[in-house]
Amino acid sequence: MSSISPDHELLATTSKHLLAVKYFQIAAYVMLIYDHSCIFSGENRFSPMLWAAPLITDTFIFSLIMWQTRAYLIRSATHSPTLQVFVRDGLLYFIAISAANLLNMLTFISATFRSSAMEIPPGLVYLSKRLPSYAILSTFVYLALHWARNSNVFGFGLPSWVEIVISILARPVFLAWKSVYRGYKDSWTAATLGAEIPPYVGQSIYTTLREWQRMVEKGYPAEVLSRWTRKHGDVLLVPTLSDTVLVTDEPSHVKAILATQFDMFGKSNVLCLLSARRQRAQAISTGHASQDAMKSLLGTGIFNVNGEMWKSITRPFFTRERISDFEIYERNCNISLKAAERRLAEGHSVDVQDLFGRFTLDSATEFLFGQTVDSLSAELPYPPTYSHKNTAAYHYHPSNVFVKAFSQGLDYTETRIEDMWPLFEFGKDKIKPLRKIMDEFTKPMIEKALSNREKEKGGQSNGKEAETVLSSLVDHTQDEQILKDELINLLVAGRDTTMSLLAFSVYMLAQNPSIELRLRQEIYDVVGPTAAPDYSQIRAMKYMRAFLNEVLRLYPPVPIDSRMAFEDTTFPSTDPTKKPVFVPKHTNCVYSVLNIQRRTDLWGPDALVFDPDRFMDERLHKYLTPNPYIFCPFNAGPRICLGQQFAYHEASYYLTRFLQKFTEFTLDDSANVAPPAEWTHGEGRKPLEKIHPMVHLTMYIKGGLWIRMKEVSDTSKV
Ligand code: HEM
Repeated sequence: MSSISPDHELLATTSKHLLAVKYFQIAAYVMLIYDHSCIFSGENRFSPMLWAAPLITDTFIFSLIMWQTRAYLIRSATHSPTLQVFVRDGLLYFIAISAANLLNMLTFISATFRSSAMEIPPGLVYLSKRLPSYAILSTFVYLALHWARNSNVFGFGLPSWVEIVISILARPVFLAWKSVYRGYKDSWTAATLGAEIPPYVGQSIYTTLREWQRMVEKGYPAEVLSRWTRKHGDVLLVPTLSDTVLVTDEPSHVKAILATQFDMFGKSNVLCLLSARRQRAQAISTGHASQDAMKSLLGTGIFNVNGEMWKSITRPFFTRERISDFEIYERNCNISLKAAERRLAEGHSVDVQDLFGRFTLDSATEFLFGQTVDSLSAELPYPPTYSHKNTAAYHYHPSNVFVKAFSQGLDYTETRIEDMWPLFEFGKDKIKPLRKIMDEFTKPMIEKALSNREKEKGGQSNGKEAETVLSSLVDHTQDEQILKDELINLLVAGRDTTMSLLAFSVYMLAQNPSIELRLRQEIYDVVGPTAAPDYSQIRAMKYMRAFLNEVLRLYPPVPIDSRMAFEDTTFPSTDPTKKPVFVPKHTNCVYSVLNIQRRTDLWGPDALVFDPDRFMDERLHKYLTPNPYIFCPFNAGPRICLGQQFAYHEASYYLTRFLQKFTEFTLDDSANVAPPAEWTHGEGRKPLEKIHPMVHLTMYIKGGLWIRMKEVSDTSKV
């Protein structure tokens, strides 16, 4: 009979203790799940993975401990293992249990934050989502290696430290294998579809990220994309930290994305080009933008998600009758032109980009929400050298505070690298406070709309046609968060885009006085020198439309866009001797209308020259008519810009009134931000620029567009 060794006794006791600890822990889990299920109920959209993952992980570890303890007990009875081995392995268990409990703790802290309406630190959410997938795999691998050692499967045992290193590396190795496997799978699928995989950009991910970052900070809009396509052809693949992005400069691909294969593509994040995780595609496609880098700013508004719901609510407000009501423009035009007049009388130049932003903001809020935010009542800014003259009334006007917060939010969004941004903003999402400021701005509008609904309909939809987009929205939902998100998105759509169009229009006028004269001549001929234009007159001004199109061609307000492929698909090849281009499922496809609209092979050798006549003479029939997708400033297909006609009317109306009032536009070089010196030797339109065009969600002029101009004194002459 073999006597029980001290080791054996110790192991048996420890095993009992471990079991007791585990029962206690299981009980704690039951409470935790109950607790969380309360928190998750109601409005809460918390991921169940957050609590399920540590539970699963711990179950693994629990099994490991049980199994391992049993193995020790058996071995101790036969081979009497040393206490040293037990202590060493016990230490490993301790580490594993600590990791599991860390997850547990993260979960608990997250839930506590959630239940107390405090902001959950984004880094915590990120870790609680990512760590389980690391921990589960590592635990599994460790368990398998340990079992192999104890069962002597390979005839030799790996040292413990090797087992640990292999377990830690399990996830990165798995990801690398997955990427290789995906490459093979894509090649195979491409072959079965009779297609070929586009070339790769052929540079390190670090270089790609650095190039993109440099462009965002001080480069020319979309230049990185054109550099890549010039080097590798119209379509190429660009690996990023988390996935591979497809970049195309080919109109037939844009046509496929936006129209012919519309159902196969969905919204993706245009700004965060380099955060195109495949997994996120599903989340975005179902309308939940998840922990998307753009979500902090735009939420789940119409720009950020898929789904027809918001479109069906918004579309009825863009009928011909509604967008032909020019009363709103006339009122806001008068106020803005007077403000410019006063500032010019003081002897200063005017930042017309800012002025147009106020005009478009007030017009859009009146049109869309039935309430003006009166941003034109705030003072205009003084040029940078006279900024001390800007009063508190200027700095603290709610509309200025809103615009400043929004611009800063867009700047921050651009600096977010991949979907790892929560790690760099661990404790605090730096966009959230800005979004709060923006929400303060939209809050009174929402409250008013909700109270009107209560008053008029007693909280019920009375079947009467809603008068504004906002009243229609509150008929559909009273969820304040959704309403806030939609309002912010619509303000971006309504303000920034048309502001950009007007600002670049005046930038072009300042450099092309003959075009200014021709435009004014048309205005005088069709509308007269002082009258306000009506709908038919605006439609009759053909040169005005050609002028706006030419501005939209060279300076499209939305210069880069993207869509995510929901299925494996193909793009047609531009070379008939070549196979179609393979687009793997969940690939983010990025295209730049700015680059396409400046291509000399598509628009002729003078493509870089500003010349509105190209939309009126034989060049129109030669280039655009047979290939309409070479000009897509408003996108195309079922998700074409809803405000396209609204924007044409608004810009035509404003320019008519502006040119009736002012002339002799010159750039105030002392106030404008000059383009970088190296642009004089650059490519494309870089050497022609007198200002610095930049892009966040939309294109804008860095530092504003400071213009000197004179009032038209003799209206009998053009
Ligand atoms: C020059 C002015 C404008 C330009 C260049 C422009 C451009 C665009 C583009 C490119 C998109 C597609 C974005 C995407 O899906 O990725 C879009 C969408 C949209 N735009 Fe515009 N836009 C302009 C003015 C306006 C105005 C003034 C309004 C409203 C008053 C407006 C309302 C919308 C809406 C609601 C959508 C979303 C449509 C949808 O996703 O189904 N836009 N716009």
